[in-house]
Order: sequence, then C-alpha cells, then structure tokens
Amino acid sequence: MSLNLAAEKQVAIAAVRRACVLTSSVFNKLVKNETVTKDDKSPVTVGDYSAQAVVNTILSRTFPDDPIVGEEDATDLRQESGFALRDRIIQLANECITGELVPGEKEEWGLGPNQSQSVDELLDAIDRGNYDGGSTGRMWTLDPIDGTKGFLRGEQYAVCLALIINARVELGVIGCPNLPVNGANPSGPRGCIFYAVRGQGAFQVPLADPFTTTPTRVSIPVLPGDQLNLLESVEKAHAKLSFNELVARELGVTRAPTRMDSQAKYCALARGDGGVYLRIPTGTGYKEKIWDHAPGSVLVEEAGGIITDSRGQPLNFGLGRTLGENYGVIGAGKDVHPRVLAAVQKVQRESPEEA
Ligand SMILES: Nc1ncnc2c1ncn2[C@@H]1O[C@H](COP(=O)(O)O)[C@@H](OP(=O)(O)O)[C@H]1O
Ligand SMILES: [Mg+2]
Ligand SMILES: [Mg+2]
Ligand SMILES: [Mg+2]
Repeated sequence: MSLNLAAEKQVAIAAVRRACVLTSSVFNKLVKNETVTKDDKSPVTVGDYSAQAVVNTILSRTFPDDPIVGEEDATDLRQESGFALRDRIIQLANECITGELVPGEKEEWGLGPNQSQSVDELLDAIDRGNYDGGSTGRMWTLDPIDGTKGFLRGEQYAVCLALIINARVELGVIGCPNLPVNGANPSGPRGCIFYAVRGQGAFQVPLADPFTTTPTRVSIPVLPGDQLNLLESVEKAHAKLSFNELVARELGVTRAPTRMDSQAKYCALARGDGGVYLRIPTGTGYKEKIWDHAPGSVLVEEAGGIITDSRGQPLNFGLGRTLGENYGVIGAGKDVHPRVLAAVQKVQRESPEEA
C-alpha cells in the first residue's frame, strides 16, 4: 500500500528548490575562505551549511515532531574561529528564506519576506540534523550539498532529501541545478528536480518551475547491451573504479563509463541515461551514509529499478546514520540487475585483490 504523503512531497520539493537556488547563487560568489576541511578531510562550504539551515527551518515549521538526520552540524560555527563563516551563512540562509513566495509555497512554512531568523535560530536549525537515526518511526534525511567536490568544480552536485518511515524510504527528492533537463541534449537547459513517493512512480520537473509544470514520469528503459554504460563516482577515494572496469568487461559493456558526482547518478539511471550504478568500497572501512543513498534508492526503485549491495541484499536504512558494514551499491533496471550482480560476484571471486 502506498502512503499518501502529498503534504510531505510538496514541502520537500519546495525546500529542495529553495536550497538549489541558494547553492547555485553561492557558487558564483564563493570565495576561497568560504570552504573548510572537516575532520574526515572532506570539504564543506558556506553553501552546505546555509542550505541545511534553510531546509531544516522549513521542516521544523511544517513537521515539528519529525527528527532529521542531516550531514552537517554547527559545532565549528559556534566557535570563535568560525564566526566569519557563521555570519556569511546566516546572511545567505536569511536571503534565501525571505525570498518572495513562488507558486506552491506557503508563508506558514517559514518562508517569505517576514520570516528572517536570528543567528541562534539558524544554528539550532542546522543542529536539528543531529538525529542518530534508527529502525522505527519517521525521520528525514538531508544532504544539503551532495557531491561538494563536484559543486566546487562547477560540475554535478545535488540537494537531497528523503523521508524514512520504519526504516523504509517512502519519499525522495533530489535537486540537480547543473544536470541537463534532457540527458540526450547535454548542452541544453539545466536544472531539474526528481522525486518519488513509494508506490506512486518517479518524476522529473524543471527546477525553475516545479509546481506549475506537468511532471514528466521517468522510468528505466530496457537498454540493449551495447547501450549500457556504468555510472560511477568522479572521486577515486569514494569507489573502486578499477573494479568497475573489470565488471564492464565481464558484462560486455563497451561504452566508456559516465563519471558524475553525487546522487545525480541515481537520477541519470532513473531516466535511462546510463544503465548501471556501481559503487564498490575502496577498502578503507568507510561506511556509507544514509543521506547519500536514501532519496536515490527510492527514485530508482520507483523508476522500475533494483538497488542492492554486492551480496544482493537491500540497503538497510534502519541502522543509524550509516548503512552499516559497506558491501557497496549496485543499481540497475530489473532486467539488467541480476546480470550485474552476477558479474560483480564473479569479479570478486576471480580478482580478490580488486574486491
Ligand atoms: N571513502 C569514501 N567512500 C565512499 N563514499 C565517500 C567516501 N568519502 C566520502 N564519501 C561520500 O561520497 C559522497 C559523494 O558521492 P559521489 O562519490 O557519488 O560523488 C560524499 O557526499 P558529500 O559530497 O555530500 O560529502 C561523501 O559522503
Ligand atoms: Mg560532505
Ligand atoms: Mg553526500
Ligand atoms: Mg553533502
């Protein structure tokens, strides 16, 4: 049975759209000291923090009882060394929150010219993302900028939001400001939002006008073998790309892989640009985070695909902030997934040094 979730969907799309507008305008203004390196050596920018502040502010007003598992937290911004960064984030978040309402938005969601927030309110909003997750109840998971490295390069990144209920992803929304609206026309207009409610299909709408445009339903086409290619991470530290080459050979895939940052890969898969999402761990013990896969997985499933780990098991969103021990991620259409899984397991058996 499909849950209705119409209100949640509307709010999530509006929140993601606002955050996309914010992050794309930040990119054009970003200066060097507006990016900091986190303890795990990954970058975070004023865009990530301010987008999390905006989305969490909206969620707190609309669904005040729902906890949020968000990637960022405000600890560094509460220290004196973070004050300059903090002030910039507050300014960006408030500019975004106080922007005029567009069709589909409501002032009671905390948006519009009268809704400016104090420093403490916005830092607390960021920290509402500190929930530990778990296997029961409702929770949102937010990646305010997924693919921060892609964002910094001016390439693909995504604002990603999902609603998880009793460990199952029921709603996913992904905003991709730099993704071409039509995958077959890469130099055409850019900026799309993808969304899916479990049981209701997967859809794409233009970022510029998500509520008044008729949504386009997306589904994974049956692609002939010679049109399959692999969608993979740009960052060698995030996934074992040499393994992917062996899998491609095993599958007889001749097309070059498409390297793309962020969950834009799941969006590309869902509308048939590509064919296989493959992410095999590099062996460092890194655990995948739920916000990096929750919306992408429901989107692909609703587009007619299958998402599993390399054992063929579904991803478990009920273990906390991570997916637990990392067995990688394989996504593909229903017809292709069994072949990819078999190829992955064959390469694991035959090239243990790669697995
Ligand atoms: N060693 C690692 N292995 C796998 N994923 C990693 C990783 N280090 C960071 N990541 C995650 O990879 C995400 C980007 O995905 P992709 O590689 O598909 O572009 C990052 O999201 P953020 O950019 O939100 O931090 C980060 O969470
Ligand atoms: Mg990050
Ligand atoms: Mg991410
Ligand atoms: Mg991120």
